[in-house]
Amino acid sequence: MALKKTLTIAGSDTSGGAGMQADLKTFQEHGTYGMVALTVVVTMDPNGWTHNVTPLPTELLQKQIDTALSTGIDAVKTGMLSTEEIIRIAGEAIAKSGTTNVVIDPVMVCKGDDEVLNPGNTDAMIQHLLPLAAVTTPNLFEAGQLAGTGTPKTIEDMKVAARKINELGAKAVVIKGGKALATEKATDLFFDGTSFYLLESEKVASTYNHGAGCTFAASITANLANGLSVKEAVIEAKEFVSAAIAHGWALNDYVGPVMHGAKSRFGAPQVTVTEI
Ligand SMILES: Nc1ncnc2c1ncn2[C@@H]1O[C@H](COP(=O)(O)OP(=O)(O)O)[C@@H](O)[C@H]1O
Ligand SMILES: Cc1ncc(COP(=O)(O)O)c(C=O)c1O
Ligand SMILES: [Mg+2]
Repeated sequence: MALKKTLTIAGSDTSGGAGMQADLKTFQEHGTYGMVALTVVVTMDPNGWTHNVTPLPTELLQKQIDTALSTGIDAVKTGMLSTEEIIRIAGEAIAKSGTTNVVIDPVMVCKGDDEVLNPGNTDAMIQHLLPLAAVTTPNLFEAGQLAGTGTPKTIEDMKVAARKINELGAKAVVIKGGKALATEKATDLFFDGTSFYLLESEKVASTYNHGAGCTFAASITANLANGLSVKEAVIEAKEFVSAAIAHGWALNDYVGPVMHGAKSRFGAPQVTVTEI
């Protein structure tokens, strides 16, 4: 039986909760066949868990992309890209892939680490990636950087940022309010270019949400490959990640990854969708 083929162009989170590890686990849970073009390797200092990002040679990235694209892919996602050159190469790969099922997760920081990877990356993402996106999934900080508005603090701010990001070329935008937004629920704003929707689930009081953003974007990617509409793909992804966060766990003293397989094992929390 042939499976839908999903490719992630992303970094390796050696601790296994985020990055391409999250993407592959999530692709598998959605019944798609996952492939990886690896951009960087993230390692952690065992004493204190400070992140260290090591890019791979770009010729090696290009060879991986050529390998994956030669199979014909049904959807592609980007994650941590880390340099302007890698962002450009990812953009060229997506344009060449022939698929319009493109999810851009504009990763700029790792949770728990406040270093923005490289400020020039924002402009490179705007130039090379947003115009190709069927959906982009910034968190509040990333949305503020892309839109040039500063970090949104209210739903109204999020609407302004989402419209700007749509004008930059992304057909649909999900801004993840997550835990950071001062709302009772975990609230994301979805803009399809015409209408705005709030996606809400119970806010989980745990800090074990490492990899939530990657898992959310990878779910959307697999759902698009499986033929769902963008709106259906985003709603299922919200259910999938809500379950994963509800069952997050402590890997060690420093990090709590989400449980990528939670939805199929335990079911998903209720997600409400409201047009606003
Ligand atoms: N504590 C939480 N409880 C429930 N949902 C959450 C929580 N934290 C994040 N989410 C949800 O997880 C998804 C990923 O968001 P977030 O963790 O903010 O992204 P990122 O990891 O990119 O910063 C979003 O749908 C967000 O609303
Ligand atoms: C390789 C890699 N990609 C992406 C991320 C972003 O993870 P999140 O899903 O928590 O936003 C991280 C964070 O550690 C990472 O190491
Ligand atoms: Mg993220």
